[in-house]
Amino acid sequence: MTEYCSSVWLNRLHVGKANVALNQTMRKSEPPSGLSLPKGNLSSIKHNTTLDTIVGLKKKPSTTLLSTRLVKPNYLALCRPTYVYEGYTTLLTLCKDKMFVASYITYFITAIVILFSLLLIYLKWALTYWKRKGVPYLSPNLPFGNFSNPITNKTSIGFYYKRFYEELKLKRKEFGGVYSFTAPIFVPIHQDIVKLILIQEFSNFHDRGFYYNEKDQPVSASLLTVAGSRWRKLRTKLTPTFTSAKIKTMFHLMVTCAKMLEEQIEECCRNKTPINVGDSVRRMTTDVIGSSAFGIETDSYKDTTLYRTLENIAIKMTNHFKQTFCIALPKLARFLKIPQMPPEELNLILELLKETIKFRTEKKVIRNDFLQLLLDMKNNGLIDVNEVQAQCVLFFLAGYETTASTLTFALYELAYNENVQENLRKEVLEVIAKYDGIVTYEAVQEMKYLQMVIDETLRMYPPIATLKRKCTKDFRIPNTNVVIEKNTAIFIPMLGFHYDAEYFPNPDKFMPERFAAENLPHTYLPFGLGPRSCIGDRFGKLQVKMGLISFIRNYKFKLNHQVQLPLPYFSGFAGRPNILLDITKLN
Ligand code: HEM
Repeated sequence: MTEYCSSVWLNRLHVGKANVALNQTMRKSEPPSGLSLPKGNLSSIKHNTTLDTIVGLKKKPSTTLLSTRLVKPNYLALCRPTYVYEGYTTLLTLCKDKMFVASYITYFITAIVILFSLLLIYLKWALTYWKRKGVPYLSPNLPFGNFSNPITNKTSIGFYYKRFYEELKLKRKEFGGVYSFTAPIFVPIHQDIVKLILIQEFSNFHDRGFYYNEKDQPVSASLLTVAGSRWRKLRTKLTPTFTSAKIKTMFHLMVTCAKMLEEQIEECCRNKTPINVGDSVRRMTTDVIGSSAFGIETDSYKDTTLYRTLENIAIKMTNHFKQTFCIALPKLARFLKIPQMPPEELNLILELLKETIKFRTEKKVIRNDFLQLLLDMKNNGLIDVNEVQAQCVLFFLAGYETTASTLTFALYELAYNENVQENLRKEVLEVIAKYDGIVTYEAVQEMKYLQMVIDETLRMYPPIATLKRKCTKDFRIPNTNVVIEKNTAIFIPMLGFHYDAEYFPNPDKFMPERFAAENLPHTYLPFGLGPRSCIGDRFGKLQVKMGLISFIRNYKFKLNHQVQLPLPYFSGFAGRPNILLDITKLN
């Protein structure tokens, strides 16, 4: 009994009203042997007297919290009358609750400390992956690995990999390892290893490891994102829609869109206002996509509905943190139902497509565009209506920002390098003159310098500045003991290669002449390489050419004084510098 009652907690219990009841009880009942009651009138016991004092128990010095719980039955034995029981029960319950909470807080804090320490040990161990594999690596930091905080640091991914490339190349490495958080990423530095991954050993690296969420957003499972045999089948089905012959049949759509751009340039010229290049060319790109992939004729310089929708999707998809999170933890992202594209805007596009498809089917309308090629495939049982929609959305996803960005940076370089602008204009006017002043498909193919200007723009400003692959089968790098393990992410540092003076002397200078040779080097990767390279490269380049011709054939342009130099360049969706051009009409 003494032992049970001697808890520190119990000792601090204040009797309060209950001491009166105890007073009566004690008189009626004999204390159990070994207990001595305090002498004198028990009613004289003051309020706030501790329980120990009342019952005259001795405190035992070493007590535990747990012992307090056992107090209740013993006291019950002592204080049989119910009113005493109730009084003490309240006190004891109070005591128990406090103790319960306190003990839990202690357990909780201890558990957190232990878990945190274990997590830290695990994370540090995870960051030794490349060391354990014998792969040269760049030292990472917790928690972001070799990257900075994606919320506060907006450095584009292409620039990170350019830096990794330069650091590893300086150490004379052919490949190296970095980390995104704790996920290891393999970075090839030597062009032979790039070729191995993208071409020769493609079967081990056919996946990109892009995030998509098919369950909640079926159209996100597209040619860009799916892998394996599913990708192979889709690619085989879609390849015929991107041949030169098919693109030629869509050329007239581009001519119409280029005319609308020219009207916009003319208006700026008339009003003597600078033209906002990024905005203008994105409107043109919207019209091309609307016309060829969604099957509708739009003029985004007058009606901005489609333009705003596509812009909203593009901007929302640039969320740096979301991208990093979804790529690093795709399973969790899917579990959290994070969509690949903003659902509201996507639904607008899907509704638009449904209406167009319904209209064409019901009215038996046939139009020379990409949508028609897909509808023909659907009518031949090759794809279903959902796949038709998915490919139209893909056209926008892969072709909108890439084309607009290329056109924007090409115009910037032409404005900055007046001699290049002059050379290009000379070629364009000469070739058009040969074709009776008409910009035909054949005329555009003849413009070699135009092609070189685009090649050089894509070297310096590739819209997609890293190529991504995921290893799908363990692969040993020839002549080494290094095995790239299944599921390892691979990032090919395109920008690193494009700015390497070994491959492109004087890399910071815009020199279209460097692409005069017919064959492009393997270190030039703006459209990727191998079976998974860009399927829409011809279409994209043709569109950029048409945009440039619209500017160059009738107008001279230079950078407006408001343009801040050096130009901030971020690759990918973030590559949106504010470029204003002053336009003058040619005589
Ligand atoms: C100048 C414009 C363009 C550039 C620079 C560009 C660049 C790229 C790059 C770098 C890739 C990844 C290649 C790889 O991983 O090896 C890619 C893939 C792709 N691009 Fe383009 N692209 C452009 C325009 C277009 C257009 C207009 C379309 C129209 C549909 C398009 C459709 C695609 C598709 C579907 C893929 C995925 C191919 C696959 O995984 O099989 N691209 N593009």
